[in-house]
Amino acid sequence: MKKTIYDDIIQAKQNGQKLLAVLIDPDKIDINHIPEFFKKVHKSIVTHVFVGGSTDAERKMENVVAIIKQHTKLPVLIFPGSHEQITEMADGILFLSLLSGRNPKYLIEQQVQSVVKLINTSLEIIPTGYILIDGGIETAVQRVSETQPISQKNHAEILHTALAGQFSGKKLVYLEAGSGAQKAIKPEIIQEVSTKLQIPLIVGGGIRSKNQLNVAFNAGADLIVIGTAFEQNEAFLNELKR
Ligand SMILES: CC(C)=CCC/C(C)=C/CC/C(C)=C/CC/C(C)=C/COP(=O)(O)OP(=O)(O)O
Ligand SMILES: O=P(O)(O)OC[C@@H](O)CO
Ligand SMILES: [Mg+2]
Repeated sequence: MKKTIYDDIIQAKQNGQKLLAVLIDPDKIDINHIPEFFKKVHKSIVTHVFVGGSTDAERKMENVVAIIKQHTKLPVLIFPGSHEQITEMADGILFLSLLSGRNPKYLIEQQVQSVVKLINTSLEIIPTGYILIDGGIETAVQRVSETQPISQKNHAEILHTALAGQFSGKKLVYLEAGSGAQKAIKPEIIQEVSTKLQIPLIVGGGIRSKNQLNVAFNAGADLIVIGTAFEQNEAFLNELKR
């Protein structure tokens, strides 16, 4: 049977190999710049491409994914802010459920609405428990989903939410401080969750330096997501050379 993107994530975890995703926001990327950008990506330690936004105001998602696919062999996963962002041009989708919130729209309604599209695609669907944690500023996810993040002080709530995700059958847990967060997720939280969780742990939000990246990896993150830092300073990719 063909190896899946998820199989590779599991294997990397078993081998202690750390993974890094670049997040491309369709609202912000300049399509003409994609070829140059990916030349830099390919010289770096980036292993995955996530595409998605809390909004896709100009409905650029499908076009952006199609162009990215022409310029990279890295796995491209949709990181959807809504079911409207689903396109079969990608390789797979993080099938998110916003477990930190209590808004049924983001717990199950968006997922139901996405089925018409998903049923006719060969996208690899990866059930993902998505947990929004306070990153110091009000984030787009908070606004769009009309939910509150969990405080970084509330370790038990974070851990229990992550484990409830695993027990419900999620294949990944994503601890999210929010795009452009002032405070990234504390290493103590990453450590506590990663030691008790059996499935791979994704961490993102507010990671802007090589040092922060290493701190999060050493604390137990299996895959880290960086968006804003690359948007604001592409030279950061050069610091992350393979
Ligand atoms: C279709 C399926 C299965 C799920 C989509 C619906 C769900 C549950 C979404 C989770 C909540 C949400 C709104 C997530 C957004 C995730 C995302 C792409 C964040 C990146 O945010 P940016 O667009 O970079 O934020 P800025 O606008 O601040 O740049
Ligand atoms: O943009 P940044 O702060 O890197 O966050 C990445 C991702 O976790 C946001 O959904
Ligand atoms: Mg963004």
